[in-house]
Amino acid sequence: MAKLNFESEQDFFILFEQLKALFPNASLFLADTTTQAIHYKFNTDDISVESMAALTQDHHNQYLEVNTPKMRQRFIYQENDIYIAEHRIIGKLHILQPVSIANDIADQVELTEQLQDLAKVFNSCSPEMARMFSIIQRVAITEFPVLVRGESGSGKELVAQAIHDYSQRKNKIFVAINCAALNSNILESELFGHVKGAFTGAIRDHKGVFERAAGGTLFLDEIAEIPLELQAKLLRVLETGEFTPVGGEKPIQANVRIITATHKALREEAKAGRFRHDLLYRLRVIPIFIPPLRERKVDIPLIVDQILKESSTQLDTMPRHVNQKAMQILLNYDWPGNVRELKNTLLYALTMANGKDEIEVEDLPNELLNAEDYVKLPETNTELTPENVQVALEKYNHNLNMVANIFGISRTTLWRYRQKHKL
Ligand SMILES: Nc1ncnc2c1ncn2[C@@H]1O[C@H](COP(=O)(O)OP(=O)(O)OP(=O)(O)O)[C@@H](O)[C@H]1O
Repeated sequence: MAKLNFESEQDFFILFEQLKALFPNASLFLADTTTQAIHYKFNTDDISVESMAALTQDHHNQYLEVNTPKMRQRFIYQENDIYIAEHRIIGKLHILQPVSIANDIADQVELTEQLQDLAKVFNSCSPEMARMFSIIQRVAITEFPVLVRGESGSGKELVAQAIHDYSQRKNKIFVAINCAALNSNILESELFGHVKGAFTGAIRDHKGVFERAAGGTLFLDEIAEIPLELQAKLLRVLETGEFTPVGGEKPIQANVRIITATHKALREEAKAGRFRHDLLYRLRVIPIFIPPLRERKVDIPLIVDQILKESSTQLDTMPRHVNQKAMQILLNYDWPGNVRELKNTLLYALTMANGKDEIEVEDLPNELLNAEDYVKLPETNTELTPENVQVALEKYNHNLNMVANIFGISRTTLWRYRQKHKL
């Protein structure tokens, strides 16, 4: 988990408030590593000091069971190293998300090793993703066609690879092809292969992905982009279990597990006549939806940590951490390009911050700093009343900079005001 450095206790408080808004059902607390004192806490009434102490031992970003006379509860557990320079506090911020809060998830999610592994692969602690992992786990062992839907860069290929890795075909090949990247003729050859002389330039036999992936998994990305005439051919393969290379005569037995993906709503595409209904029903036996990154912002620190770890092995001089202010911007941003955009942003920031200890705000690309969400401040000088402050806190997701601006006061004044009125 990312180590977070704060200049002042108040800066830590800002992040703590944001986390409270992001994890309203979770228990959060900051435990001092030296004294074991608990500095900040939220929703911790049911957790005893003993179980808190137990938690500080060796659990890292995984599921955790707390069994005490007072409570019996499963959590998705996450910890962050914290350093607050002002009072030299070194501690760990613990986040425990009760799994049974979302009853449907608790029913579905069996806390098996596999699910924990998936949470690691996807650097995730969010309940939205836990639901998806449970589907991946159950569907992997079947041979059903899976249709993965998610915005661009949200990890569709990663999901397809995970399904393959947990399937009985895991020791065989995984072949991915992007249907949007190729024109119709080339795509047909790439899918089904061609024989020598099938068309001008076909100087030798060429094996398509259906043949190359034999025994394994075939991932067809951007399936909505496949032209209608090829959709008919693909449907035939699914119906007959056979395909014929372009220009060939002898059909070949297909032995692949098919996973498809798209960022489009295929039903809408089918309604608009751009995608065959019969093919849709064949491919969409099990639909899997990947939540966009902006709907699971709690995963951002974990993904950041993973990307920084991967990159630090490339160059020793690269920072290993993101400072608190920069992390706040990463948490505020909406990530239209999802994890891919986050990855590119960090690679940019790592380059800009090369030689420094940590990534700072100035190392982030302009799009993030100029993002409307962050700089667009609402009208100032609203009357300062506890009710108005409460409304503003909720409206602006506990972004204290934003709320302080609305009332034309400093963050420190806002902090004192909230303490005084218990907001
Ligand atoms: N949860 C995650 N943790 C770490 N890296 C991730 C995660 N999800 C995706 N990535 C990385 O983000 C990048 C984009 O992921 P991927 O190619 O799977 O997305 P996609 O949805 O298939 O994209 P496209 O819509 O362009 O096909 C890859 O480099 C992938 O490794």
